[in-house]
Amino acid sequence: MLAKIKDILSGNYSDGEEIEVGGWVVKNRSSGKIVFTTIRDSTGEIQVTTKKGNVSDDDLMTADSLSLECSVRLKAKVRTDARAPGGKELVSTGIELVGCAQDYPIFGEGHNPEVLLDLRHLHVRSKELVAIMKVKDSVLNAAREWFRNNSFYEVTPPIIMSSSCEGGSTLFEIKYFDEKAYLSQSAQLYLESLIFGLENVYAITPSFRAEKSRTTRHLAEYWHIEAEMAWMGLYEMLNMLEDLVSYICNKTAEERAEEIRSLGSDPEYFLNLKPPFPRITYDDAIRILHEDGYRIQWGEDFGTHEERQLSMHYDKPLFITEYPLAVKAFYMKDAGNEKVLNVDMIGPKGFGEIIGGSERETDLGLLEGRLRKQGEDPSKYAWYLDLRRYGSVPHSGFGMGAERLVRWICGAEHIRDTIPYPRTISRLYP
Ligand SMILES: NC(=O)C[C@H]([NH3+])C(=O)NS(=O)(=O)OC[C@H]1O[C@@H](n2cnc3c(N)ncnc32)[C@H](O)[C@@H]1O
Ligand SMILES: [Mg+2]
Repeated sequence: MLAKIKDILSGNYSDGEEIEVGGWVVKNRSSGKIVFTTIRDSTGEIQVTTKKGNVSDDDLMTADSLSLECSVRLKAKVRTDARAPGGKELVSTGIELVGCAQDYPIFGEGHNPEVLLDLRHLHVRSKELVAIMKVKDSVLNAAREWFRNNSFYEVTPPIIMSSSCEGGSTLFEIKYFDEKAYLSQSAQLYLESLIFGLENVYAITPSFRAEKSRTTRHLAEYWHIEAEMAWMGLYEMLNMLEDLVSYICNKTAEERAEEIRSLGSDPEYFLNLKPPFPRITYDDAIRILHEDGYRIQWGEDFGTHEERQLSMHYDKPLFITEYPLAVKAFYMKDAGNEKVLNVDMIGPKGFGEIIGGSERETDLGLLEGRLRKQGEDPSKYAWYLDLRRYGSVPHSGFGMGAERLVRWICGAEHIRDTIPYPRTISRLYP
């Protein structure tokens, strides 16, 4: 059984104890009779010293020949040494080159981002992307934990759709046998159908948006944490969202403080994030933007700049509610005064929209009218409209972009670094 580097650094092995470790070479420096190698595994890095006399001449030659990203398996004795990174080093007693890595193409700093994206299949093993993926692992686990602790059922809605949920402009069309179909923009409409049996449901699925915009927060394929709750109104959902987001942030910061700090973000902030979050209406937001010198007209949706400006007024995620009906999706409940009962949750410091949600329109006539007004054919939504015909109940739901949340927690510049293989308008390979 291979010892993990984190366990060695944590003192789980006593000095002089011989262990076996597998890992990859981070750096190698040789002076002929002694070789200093830093290796990593998925849990950390440690220095290995290979000395003439401690190992066979062949093994000393092997150690001397190691280069970046060679995979090795070694026997070694643990040694406490305050000068070694992490306070421990391994004194090698035998070393095997498992996989060479001749001329590994990613070395040093300052690589062109597009080159790193072309080499994404190798770059995913980098310290930065590994740290972000560990944070994402904790985010997804914490989300599932919260849902399970709060009596939600995880469900598996379809990804192949016969109609849009978020408008036709961002649909990916696919050939489905002899028919036209689309990749899911959101599982919402199917989650709504599932609340009549399970009441509270959630799904974590890939959503697809044919976004033509090149921004730091849009992907063409992203992971979508969505939930739907029977009997719940919008403002009760805000209370629930505060609890969910705080839980995810607290648990992730607890588990991944080291990774979050290594990325330049502040784990303490996320460890201490607690409700309540600030809440303003769309009308309040327009007023704030006008006071800040923005000339946005009532009725316009908020873009990146407006969201950034609004978020600068708060140090917690900001709920903005009751947007104009005309700029929002057909399924959002009419609030009167040309507004809908929706919410966007905006991350602080310009991280933008992280959650979109609403109470759902349950009036059949209104819903059909909204579909028509948005150029949709209600007959393609006949199944969805049946949900309003048979035992309808007030209900609300939301969608949270997992990558948007991870980008905020990690302080990542570009959303593409929060997913192993980003898909955007200009990136399909590898
Ligand atoms: N169940 C629901 O009520 C969800 C609803 N049907 C929906 O899809 N809303 S949303 O379009 O605002 O998208 C929801 C979230 O999905 C994220 N999102 C939305 N679009 C993207 C893109 N292109 N890339 C990355 N993340 C994206 C972002 O965090 C949004 O707040
Ligand atoms: Mg949205």
